[in-house]
Amino acid sequence: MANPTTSLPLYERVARKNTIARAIELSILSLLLSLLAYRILSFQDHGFGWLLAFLCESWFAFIWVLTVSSKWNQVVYETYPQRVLQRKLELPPVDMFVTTADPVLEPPILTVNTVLSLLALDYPADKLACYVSDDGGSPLTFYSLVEASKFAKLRVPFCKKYSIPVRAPFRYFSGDSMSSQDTSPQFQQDWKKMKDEYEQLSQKIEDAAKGSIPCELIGEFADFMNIQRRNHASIVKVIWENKEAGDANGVVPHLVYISREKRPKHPHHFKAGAMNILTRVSGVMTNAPFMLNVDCDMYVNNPQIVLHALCLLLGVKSDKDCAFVQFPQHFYDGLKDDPYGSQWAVLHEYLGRGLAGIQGPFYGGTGCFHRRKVIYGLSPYEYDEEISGKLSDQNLQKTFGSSMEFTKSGAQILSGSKSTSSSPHNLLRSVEAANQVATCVYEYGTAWGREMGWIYGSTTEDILTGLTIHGRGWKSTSCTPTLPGFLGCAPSGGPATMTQHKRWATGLLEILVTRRSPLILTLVGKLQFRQCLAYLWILLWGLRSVPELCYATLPAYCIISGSRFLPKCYPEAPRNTETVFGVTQKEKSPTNSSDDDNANVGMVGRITFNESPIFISATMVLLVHQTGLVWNFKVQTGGSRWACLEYESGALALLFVHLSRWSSMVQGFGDETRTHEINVLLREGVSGRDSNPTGYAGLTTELVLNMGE
Ligand SMILES: O=c1ccn([C@@H]2O[C@H](COP(=O)(O)OP(=O)(O)O[C@H]3O[C@H](CO)[C@@H](O)[C@H](O)[C@H]3O)[C@@H](O)[C@H]2O)c(=O)[nH]1
Ligand SMILES: [Mn+2]
Repeated sequence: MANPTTSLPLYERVARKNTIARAIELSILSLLLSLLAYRILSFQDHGFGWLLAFLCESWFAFIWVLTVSSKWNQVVYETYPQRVLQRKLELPPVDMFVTTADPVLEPPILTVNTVLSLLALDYPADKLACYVSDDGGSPLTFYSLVEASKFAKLRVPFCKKYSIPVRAPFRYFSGDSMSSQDTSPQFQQDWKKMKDEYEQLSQKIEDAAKGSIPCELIGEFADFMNIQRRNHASIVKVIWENKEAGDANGVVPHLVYISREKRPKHPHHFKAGAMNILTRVSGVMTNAPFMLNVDCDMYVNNPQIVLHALCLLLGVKSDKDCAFVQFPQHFYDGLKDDPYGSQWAVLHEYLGRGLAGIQGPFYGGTGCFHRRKVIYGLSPYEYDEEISGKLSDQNLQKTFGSSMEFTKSGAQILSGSKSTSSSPHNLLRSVEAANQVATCVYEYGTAWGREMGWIYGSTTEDILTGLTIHGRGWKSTSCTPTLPGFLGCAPSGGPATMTQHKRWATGLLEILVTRRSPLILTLVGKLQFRQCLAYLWILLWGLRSVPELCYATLPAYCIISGSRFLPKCYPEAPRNTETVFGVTQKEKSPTNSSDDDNANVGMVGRITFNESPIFISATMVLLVHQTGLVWNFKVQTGGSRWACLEYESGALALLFVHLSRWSSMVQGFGDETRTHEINVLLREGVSGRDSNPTGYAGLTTELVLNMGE
């Protein structure tokens, strides 16, 4: 009789009820459409402002259609990791990749923590191998990893023995980790030792960064002598090779360092290039059928992630339903209220689940498990004969490149056969082959970056690679365990956010105009129509700024030109209060006492910015608005609109504050290294009806700006 626990499903696909959300979304859509219809019907009475408003609103309606379609079917996957273990199947090996590019912008201690969290996963250590790609070619990064591997031999057994919940030491020791766990004297002693050891490790890395350690570029470091970051031969170092089979507590997975060859005349394709080298080097060394990749700043937060991912990768009826498993990107230490929107909370909550209900989530570049055969360009509809056609030596060399070791490992993956060489592997023996596949000429004349691996041609290689996979007809799944799988670090200032957004905006646009545009892949490939709409939603993200900027300038334009772009909803000058929205008297009027004042002042947020031209457009809109307000003020003070005056004089004061601040800022224009800060305080007060003859504005809002450097 079958064991009932082994026949339980590894995951469940749960559709979420969203009837109310759908009703609201459709009502918004119908309001947008009726606004457009109204504009068309009343065109002849209006001028340019009306036309511009119509164009912008048509765009907004189009984007809304994309949004509604993308969110329509909400799905989540529940995964049951314990059932994978109950099935007692032979667990598959997993290769884990970490990319780092710059030892200054990405301090090695971060990379070290990410690597340590990977080495200590709840998964048989002899099935794991960790590969770090260093595009900085930095001896400091290499040194840090060598030291980290020594520390890992203490850390990994400690984590497994006590089932430590947080496996990245910097997070573990920053919290109240001792008291929340075991209270036994043995644990406390081990904990203290571990903390000491971690502090020593951090200290060593810090000293090395200052150049004060004996890191003389001899022995293992000799390869780093006289190298230039953008001009050096490939360096592949097996930092730690695990020779033990099984998952005894002391076993630590392999750790390999790779700095690919870089030459000034050869394009290196940024992260996509690095990922392809990681794929090949791991191919000649351990050749696992599944690959996990993370950015250097994304540590593992849930030690069971591999089991969670396997629930989907092994649990689906057919491989084509799950080309990759994407964990959503969550971040640690985010700013309060997320002023730059870099936590993507809404995106995960709605769009992520919606995508899961179509062809699957986008590939997000980090926190993702791929099937190696999908990365090798296989399509889900290929028959065995077609695959065996691909396996001829000639074809393999044309696509995989000239390394014999690598084409052999590639053929193994394509044909789905198990590795013939019994583990443990001999990594050192593969170093030569690894160096060969890490050169910059290796890819010439092959399918890398086009049909295979991470796809070149966009700085958002993640979306492009995922799109190519979906375009072949594969589906993907998202994995959202209650304890988030990974936590990363999001930019915490305006300038860094802008750099990131600029890269995304251009990268996404690049995809739209290539031959891999979603429209083309829907017509000639196997991209589903609604998945195509979802891709358009994200690829058009940067372009949205144009209509949004236009729309934001419209009110000021209309004031200055004496026209209007919104239907009138109140009489020209209020003659009686009947048709006016009467604001209800608030409970309590502010008094002059300072206590009460404080009660009404709330910190709205802190915004940081610098003199980069990227901030000009928004600043311009602000200034145009204020000019418009002053204009209006001038025109209207002739009349008797006292209620408006109250508001406008506030705005005028604001304008002066701004002008003086901006002008002092502009003096240092071009100096992008200075970061300024605005503290926006919102002070709300209530103006009594007596002083407000029109009943026009019951609420005065005042912005207090504080700027400093
Ligand atoms: O030439 C390069 C450039 C970058 N990287 C690595 O790529 C990763 C992402 O770079 P980062 O500067 O942190 O970019 P983010 O905007 O934070 O990354 C998001 O956006 C990228 C696409 O633009 C995706 O690749 C990432 O996975 C996704 O987290 C980091 O590990 C880098 O070390 C390289 O390895 N080589
Ligand atoms: Mn990042």
